[in-house]
Amino acid sequence: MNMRNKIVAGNWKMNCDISQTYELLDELKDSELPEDVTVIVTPPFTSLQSANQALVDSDIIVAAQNMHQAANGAFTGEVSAAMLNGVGIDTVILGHSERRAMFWETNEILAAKVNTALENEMTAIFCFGEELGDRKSDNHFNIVKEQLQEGLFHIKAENWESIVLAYEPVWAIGTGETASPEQAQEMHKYVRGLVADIFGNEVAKSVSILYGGSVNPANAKEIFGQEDVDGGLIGGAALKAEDFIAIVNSF
Ligand SMILES: O=C[C@H](O)COP(=O)(O)O
Repeated sequence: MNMRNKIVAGNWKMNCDISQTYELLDELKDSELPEDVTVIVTPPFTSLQSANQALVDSDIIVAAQNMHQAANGAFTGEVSAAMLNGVGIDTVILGHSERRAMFWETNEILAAKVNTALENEMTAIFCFGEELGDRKSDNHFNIVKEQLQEGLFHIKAENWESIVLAYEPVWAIGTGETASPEQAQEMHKYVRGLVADIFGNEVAKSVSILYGGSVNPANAKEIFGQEDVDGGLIGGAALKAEDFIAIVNSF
C-alpha cells in the first residue's frame, strides 16, 4: 500500500484579486474534501494573508508561488521567506517552469531558494520537467536529472521531510495536452529511483511526487491511479472550485 501523502495543490498563478480569492475559498471551504488528501492553494502574494485568515478553521493549506533566496535587501519587487513566515505561510512552490522560462531562474538560483526554504523551516514544492524538444529528442530523462541534481540533490537526507516533488512537463502545461498516465508513471518512477540511488530507499518511498500539466476532472483519476503519482499540481482547473474539488476527490 502506498503510505505517502496524497497531495493536490492548486497553483493559481497570476489570477484572482482579493474578492475573487474570497469567492473561490468560500466554495472550497463549503465543499466535501477527503480527509486523507492534503489540499493546498497558492493565491498570489496580495491574497496570502487574507487567504490564511479565511482558512483558519479549515485543513486547506495556503502556500506561496515563489520567494526570493536572500534574507532581505535591495531586491525591488521580491518577497523573502521571513515575510511569508510572518503572514503564516510555510509552504512555497519553487522552480515552476514559468519562473524558469520567464524569470530566468536557473538550477543554481533554485538551489539557493531551496536552502532558504529549509533554513526557514518551510516545505518546498520543487518543480521540474522537460520541454517538448527535450522529449522529442529523447533527452527528457537527462534534463530532469540535471534539474534535480543541480537544484535539489545537494540537500541532506533528513531535509526530504520538507520536500514535495512536482513533475511538470512544460509541453503539457496549459496546453490541454496532458502526459499520458504511462508517461507520468515512467518519469515519476525514474525520479523516485534517482532519489533512492542518492538518499536511500526510505527517503524515496516517502517523498510525494505530484504530476502537473493539464490535469482536469476527466483525467485526474487515471493519472492519480499510477503507482508513483501521489497527486497533482493543478493550474487552470484550480481556478474553478467545482473542477478543483472534483480533482481532489479523484483518488
Ligand atoms: O502549476 C501548475 C501547472 O503549471 C499546470 O498548469 P495547467 O494545469 O493549467 O496545465
